[in-house]
Amino acid sequence: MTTTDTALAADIDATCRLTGEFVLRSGQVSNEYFDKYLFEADPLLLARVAREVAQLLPADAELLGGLEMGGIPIATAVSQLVGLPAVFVRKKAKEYGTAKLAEGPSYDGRRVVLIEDVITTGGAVRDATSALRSGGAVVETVVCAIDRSPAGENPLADVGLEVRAVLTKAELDAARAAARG
Ligand SMILES: O=P(O)(O)OC[C@H]1O[C@H](OP(=O)(O)OP(=O)(O)O)[C@H](O)[C@@H]1O
Ligand SMILES: O=C(O)c1cc(=O)[nH]c(=O)[nH]1
Repeated sequence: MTTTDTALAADIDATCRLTGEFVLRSGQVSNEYFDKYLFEADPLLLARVAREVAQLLPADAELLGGLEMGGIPIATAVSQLVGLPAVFVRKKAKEYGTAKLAEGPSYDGRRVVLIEDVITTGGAVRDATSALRSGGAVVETVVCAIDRSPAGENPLADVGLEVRAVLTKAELDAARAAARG
C-alpha cells in the first residue's frame, strides 16, 4: 500500500466501484468500472486523494498537468495543496479562441507531472505525453488515483514514463475483500 491514509482504499472502493458491463476508453469490455466522478464530487474524499497524490510528486515538479476530464479536479486540488501551478490538458486542441491543447501557463521547457484519475492501458496518458512533449514539456512521471493496469507491468514504459499510483487495482480488491469479511 502506497497510501498513508489506510482507510482510503476501502472508502474509494465503496464509493466508486461499479459492476456491470462497461466499454472502456481503449475499447476493452470490463465487468468493473471505477467511476472517478463519484469520489471527485465528494469534497472530503477528493481532498484525501489529493493529499496522497501530493506525496507522490517528484521533488522537481514545476507544473501539474491535469488530464481532461477526470484528471482536472484532482490536479486543481493538488495545486491548491502544494502551491504548484497547473495546466489543463485537453483531449484535442480547442478549435477556436486560443486553440490551445493545454490551458494555463506556458509549459515549454518545464517539468510537467501528469495527474490522471484512472489508468487502464495508459492510452490517454500516452497521448497527453506525446502532445506536451511536442510543445517542449519535460514529462517523465504520471501520478494517478487508480492504476487498474495489469499488475507488475508499467503500461507506459515504452514512452519512458514512470507511473505512481495512489491505489492499485490489487489494493482496491484487497480492501473490498476485507470489507466483505
Ligand atoms: O488508460 P486508458 O486505457 O487510456 O484508460 C483510462 C482513461 O479512460 C478514461 O478516460 P475518459 O475519456 O473516459 O475520461 P474522462 O471522463 O476523464 O473524460 C480515464 O479517465 C482515463 O483517462
Ligand atoms: O479504461 C477506462 O476507460 C476507465 C476505467 C475505469 O475504471 N474508470 C474510468 O473512468 N475509465
